[in-house]
Amino acid sequence: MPVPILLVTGFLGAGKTTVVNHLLAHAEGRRIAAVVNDFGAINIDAELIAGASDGVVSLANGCICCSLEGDLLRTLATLLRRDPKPEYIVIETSGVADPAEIVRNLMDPVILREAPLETVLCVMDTATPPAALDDALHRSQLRVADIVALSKLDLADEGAGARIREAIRAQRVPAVVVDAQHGEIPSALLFPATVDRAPAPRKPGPKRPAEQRFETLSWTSDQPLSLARLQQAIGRLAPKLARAKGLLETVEQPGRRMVFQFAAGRATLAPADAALAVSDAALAVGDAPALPCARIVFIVELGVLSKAELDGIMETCVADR
Ligand SMILES: Nc1nc2c(ncn2[C@@H]2O[C@H](COP(=O)(O)OP(=O)(O)OP(=O)(O)O)[C@@H](O)[C@H]2O)c(=O)[nH]1
Repeated sequence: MPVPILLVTGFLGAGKTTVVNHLLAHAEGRRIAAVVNDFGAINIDAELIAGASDGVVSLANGCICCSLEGDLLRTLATLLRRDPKPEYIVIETSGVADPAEIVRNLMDPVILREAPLETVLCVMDTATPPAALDDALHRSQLRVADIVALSKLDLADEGAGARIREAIRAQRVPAVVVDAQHGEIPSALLFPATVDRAPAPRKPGPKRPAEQRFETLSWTSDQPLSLARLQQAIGRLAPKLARAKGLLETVEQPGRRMVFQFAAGRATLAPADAALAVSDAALAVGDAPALPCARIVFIVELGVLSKAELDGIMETCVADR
């Protein structure tokens, strides 16, 4: 029986992990395996998907559309040899990935026969300015999509939904556009009810050289951070950041793990939920090294921020320095 693949694409911070988490939390008995690709050395996304029903495979420190394509195919082959086999596979790409390259890799004849690419979902922040869709990466992510899910409607102004739908229509992509409040998309849209036929192979579009446009910088601390100083530091860094995310403890609430997110100019800090606490406990057993108090990944356009500048600003958040 072929195992259908759902490929989740979308720009940095659009809401892909939120969609994948929602899907896994509402799996309703389906065995879903998730493959998560984070571009940085620390794979925060895999940790944020702690509640996966059939395990999460993390591919970090590279991009599955260029340097890790072999790893993706090997990972899929391993998943397909699992007993019991997953019934569905979700692949979450990093926000900098060109999905056309991943679609091309998934057209590998063996993978296509055993795990055909069924659906490509592009998650898009409703507040994305229409002009941003002219960007090559946005265009490529839209062009391969069967479904575009508009995220963060609750944060967008009143006309934003209509504006972005019009801009997507202007790109003349055949995708269905749906709203996805906090990652909620009916799973019937994403996975077929029966898996008795393989979808047709896809044409991934013209091959273009992978554009090196973003880099990730990681910062860790073995001390908790001062919340007020973190706010100041992020305020200083914000103009240079495309995306940041991480896990940290604050001096104000010692021992409480928080998830830090920065996307589309907006920073949030929320308590890490119970699922994360479980994954931490699992990580803490055996020979695993103790995790630092703060682990944050910053994604920036190439050359706009040096590691030394980042370290200098972030070190000010450590209370006793
Ligand atoms: N208010 C609100 N926030 C959302 C919604 N969807 C996602 N977010 C928030 O947006 C931020 C980024 O969401 P993620 O799901 O991590 O985005 P992503 O596309 O996986 O990010 P990358 O993998 O880094 O590209 C997080 O703080 C989410 O909680 C939504 O519908 N409403």
